[in-house]
Amino acid sequence: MPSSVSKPRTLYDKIWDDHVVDIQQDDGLALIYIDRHLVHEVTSPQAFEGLRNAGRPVRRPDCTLATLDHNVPTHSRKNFSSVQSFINEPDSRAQCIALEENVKEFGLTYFGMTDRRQGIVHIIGPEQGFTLPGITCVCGDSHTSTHGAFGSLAFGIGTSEVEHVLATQTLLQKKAKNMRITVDGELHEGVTSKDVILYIIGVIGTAGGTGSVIEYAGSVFRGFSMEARMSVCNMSIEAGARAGMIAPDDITFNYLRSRPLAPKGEIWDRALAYWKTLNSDEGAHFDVEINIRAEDIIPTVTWGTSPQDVAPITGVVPDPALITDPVRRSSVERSLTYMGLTPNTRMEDIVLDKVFIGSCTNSRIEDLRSAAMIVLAVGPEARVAPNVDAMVVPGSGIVKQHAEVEGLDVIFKRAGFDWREAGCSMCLGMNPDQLAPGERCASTSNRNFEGRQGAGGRTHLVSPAMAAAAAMTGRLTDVRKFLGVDLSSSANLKVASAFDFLTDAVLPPPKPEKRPESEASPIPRTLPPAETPSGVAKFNIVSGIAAPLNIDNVDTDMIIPKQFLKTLKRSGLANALFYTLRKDPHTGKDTDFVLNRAPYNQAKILVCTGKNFGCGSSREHAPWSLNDFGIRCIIAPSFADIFRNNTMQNGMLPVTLTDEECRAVAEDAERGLELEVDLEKEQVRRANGKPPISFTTDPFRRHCLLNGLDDIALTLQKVAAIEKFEQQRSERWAWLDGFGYKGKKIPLRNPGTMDW
Ligand SMILES: CC(C)[C@H](C(=O)O)[C@@H](O)C(=O)O
Ligand code: SF4
Repeated sequence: MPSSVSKPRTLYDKIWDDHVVDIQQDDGLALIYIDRHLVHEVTSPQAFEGLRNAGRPVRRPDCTLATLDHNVPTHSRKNFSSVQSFINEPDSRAQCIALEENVKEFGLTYFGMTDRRQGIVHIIGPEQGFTLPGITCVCGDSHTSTHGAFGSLAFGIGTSEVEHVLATQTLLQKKAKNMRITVDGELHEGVTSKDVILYIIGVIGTAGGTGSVIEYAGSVFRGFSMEARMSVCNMSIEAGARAGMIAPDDITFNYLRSRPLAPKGEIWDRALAYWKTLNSDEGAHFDVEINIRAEDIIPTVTWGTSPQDVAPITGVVPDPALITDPVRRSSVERSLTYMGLTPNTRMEDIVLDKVFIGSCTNSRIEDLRSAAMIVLAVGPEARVAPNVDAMVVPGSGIVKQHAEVEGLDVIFKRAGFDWREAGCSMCLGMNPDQLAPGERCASTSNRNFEGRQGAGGRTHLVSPAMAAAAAMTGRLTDVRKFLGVDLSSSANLKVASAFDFLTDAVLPPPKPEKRPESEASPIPRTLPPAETPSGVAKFNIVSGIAAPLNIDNVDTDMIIPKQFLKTLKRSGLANALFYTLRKDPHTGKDTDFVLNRAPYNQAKILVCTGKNFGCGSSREHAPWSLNDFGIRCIIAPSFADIFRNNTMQNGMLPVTLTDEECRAVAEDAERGLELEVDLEKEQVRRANGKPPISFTTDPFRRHCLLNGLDDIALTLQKVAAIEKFEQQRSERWAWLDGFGYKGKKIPLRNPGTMDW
């Protein structure tokens, strides 16, 4: 528990201080308590397997909530009888069934496919009031940053850390830097939260937030609804940040009041009093400050294959010939080739094949309303352009039901949109909703990486209103053309309150403030011995061939595409590594990508001269596939935070060198010279008597890697401190104990059918 701290603190500092269970090391590595853990089918099977193998229970089932989202097909569930028969694709089916079995075995609350609360993890947490201000919230998913909109510290983790949280309800974390992005002024009409965050990423770049927690401040965010704030915080990960957050205020409290899992009665009042202290103090120190004028932002779209590749809708596709930095120029050239775009083409002249409205960024009720408004504004008889297939995928069963009561589904369907069931859908295409090679899509999702929505598919990120405008015209379109139409008298538009859908039938029965001992959540009291054998490989010296790579922002979708995430194992992924770069999409044969060529097909080290290696998704499958290929060490000028963590969890070493050093080492690699990386001495040794290059690593992590120590076993040695923290937490923050998460199912409206 924190001692009274007098110096001004940021919102992040306050939440951090309130969650430190134990300071592990002098270097600031701390064991922090995790209040809320969201679980989905893709990143959890190996974690549950790990628990099972070690005989460990889930420490806090009452603080854990699971659902299916990535793999679920989004066609009608009218004929649904079981996951087994509903999901055709065998690997997707296996992953969903694995989660169903795991939640049963470990006693977790679960929103399955017959539960209308099912949906994308980042939609359902806030919707149910599972997400609260001041909490720490994690999920094996990079867009966990979404939940920071409530003034919480929410971030994505890899599968090893999922296992760590399931087993211990804590995580080992180093405090990040404080960064504040302030947007003040008045937004122009037609500019939405999505345009604001795309614009911000355009300004700071996809590595701009690396190592930081961003607090969004200023009049623009204060004026945003919770839905709009969530869209902003959601994409903090695309800005490279560990997390994004917005201080809670009346808009937050009004959103939460009466949500099924939010505190009630006297506990609500106590929670509220605490939540009101959650803001950055006057004079608090921010390591980085960015100020943006709201008036500078106009509807924004992406043209390339990184979320930082943005342009105003009134702009043109950039011309690489005008770029002086060679790495940047080659990455723009590469993007334009992939995207099939010619420099200087007007953004509004880009013709589309598909429009996708959905994803954890933009599939909430407000997003659907804003898209439907544009459809209506185009004209009552207007239809989706003939060259376009458009689909709307609500973020949860509850969003879907809400939208249907408001008649939004009718607006969409009448105009020719496909109206679907909840899930991640074409954001990532782990289910059947995918782009065909060469297809171009305006998408309200968050990532435009190569192959993200389907191999060879081309993605332009846009707001929901811009997506609707694009669907109606068949090309990227400035939505402001359709503004100013008076829709107030439209009989089709009625606004219902979200609370109509979170009725008493959903609410758990009121609980006493302190549960009798017999009812307490099943926190295991017998824990395995701390000397449980470690499964982590030791890292000491690695020497051998190093493969050079000259790409900026190597994202984890590029390292391992989504079709390989459907595994229940951590191994067998060597062939999946850089799959789209290594295999010709037409012939299926090996390309001349560096890892296909001798001697680099034997590489033990990867040297990347581009920055921000491993950005994007939290998939631990990325280091697993590198490891399986034989690569134990990656050298780069900078790494994305989650990827760096994930490598070390697997006995691998990320080494950060300067740009110049990376280029020098890459030149050695290009000449086929071997390298030696020595963790003990913290040196990269080069052939031909060239002087070694020194690097630094976090002392604790270095110690663990050198000795092959398992984080979970180490943390379980701190069980007394964890128990003490939990006791104080129950007294001070009674609402965090998660009473009411015991899996009370919502009665279906028509229990005989599954069509919600
Ligand atoms: C599957 C999961 C690991 C991944 C993520 O972390 O983001 C996914 O949600 C994505 O959007 O790519
Ligand atoms: S980014 Fe897409 S795939 Fe990832 S959680 Fe959000 S909706 Fe799902």
